[in-house]
Amino acid sequence: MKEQDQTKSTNIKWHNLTIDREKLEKMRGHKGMVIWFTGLSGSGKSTLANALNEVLHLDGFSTYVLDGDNIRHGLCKDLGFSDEDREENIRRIGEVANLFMNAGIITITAFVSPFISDRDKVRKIIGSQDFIEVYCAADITVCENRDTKGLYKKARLGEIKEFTGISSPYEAPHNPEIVVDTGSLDLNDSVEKVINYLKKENFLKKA
Ligand SMILES: Nc1ncnc2c1ncn2[C@@H]1O[C@H](COP(=O)(O)OS(=O)(=O)O)[C@@H](OP(=O)(O)O)[C@H]1O
Ligand SMILES: Nc1ncnc2c1ncn2[C@@H]1O[C@H](COP(=O)(O)OP(=O)(O)O)[C@@H](O)[C@H]1O
Repeated sequence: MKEQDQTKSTNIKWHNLTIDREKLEKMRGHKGMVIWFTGLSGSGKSTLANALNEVLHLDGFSTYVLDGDNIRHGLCKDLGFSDEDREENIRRIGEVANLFMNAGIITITAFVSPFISDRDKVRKIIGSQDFIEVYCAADITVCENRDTKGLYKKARLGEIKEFTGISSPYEAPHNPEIVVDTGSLDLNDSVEKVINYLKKENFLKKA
């Protein structure tokens, strides 16, 4: 299936655009990048992504959030939660995030993205220098106690199959750029931790 897909692109030629990433970043006054949140369902990815987005937006940065539940309503509505479908989901998001970054946008993503190999593939697409992996490190007990959408309860009852952390694996990152202990830190401190990293590493330098 994969090989066939690759063969389909053989007669396609890349077009270089005159309004390129460099020009778009100059217009926006800052670098494009991808801030990739990963973690269990309920670990705080969406909440933190949204709060970070607000702070950066109010500070004049061009930002956009790609969020798991939303993307699965459209671009990835044909995909389920088997390992293969999750791999394809993350591959598509990685490509979309790359396009947003090339438009000079600070692209914030919030996907469970449970597999190290899939996240590493996205890191390759984006380029390690522009890819900031943020591990929302709330453990399963905290997430299950929160159960914000009632999904853990359903998963325990066997009503949802292949649920991350219960009946499908989650592989925590070995060496993420940022670990946020979203199980014990409050939201403001979590946002601050991410912002401090971005500032320290010069990602938020305005041109
Ligand atoms: N089986 C199973 N496992 C995990 N999550 C499930 C499942 N079924 C539905 N949901 C809901 O879908 C959201 C996860 O979608 P993602 O696209 O982020 O998943 S993945 O990255 O492809 O693994 C996830 O969103 P978050 O709770 O925000 O993480 C859930 O609300
Ligand atoms: N430090 C924190 N960062 C993010 N969310 C937090 C934090 N502390 C508590 N929460 C709460 O945890 C829940 C996380 O839900 P959500 O953001 O939907 O997680 P996810 O997107 O990973 O499924 C929210 O109810 C949020 O208010």
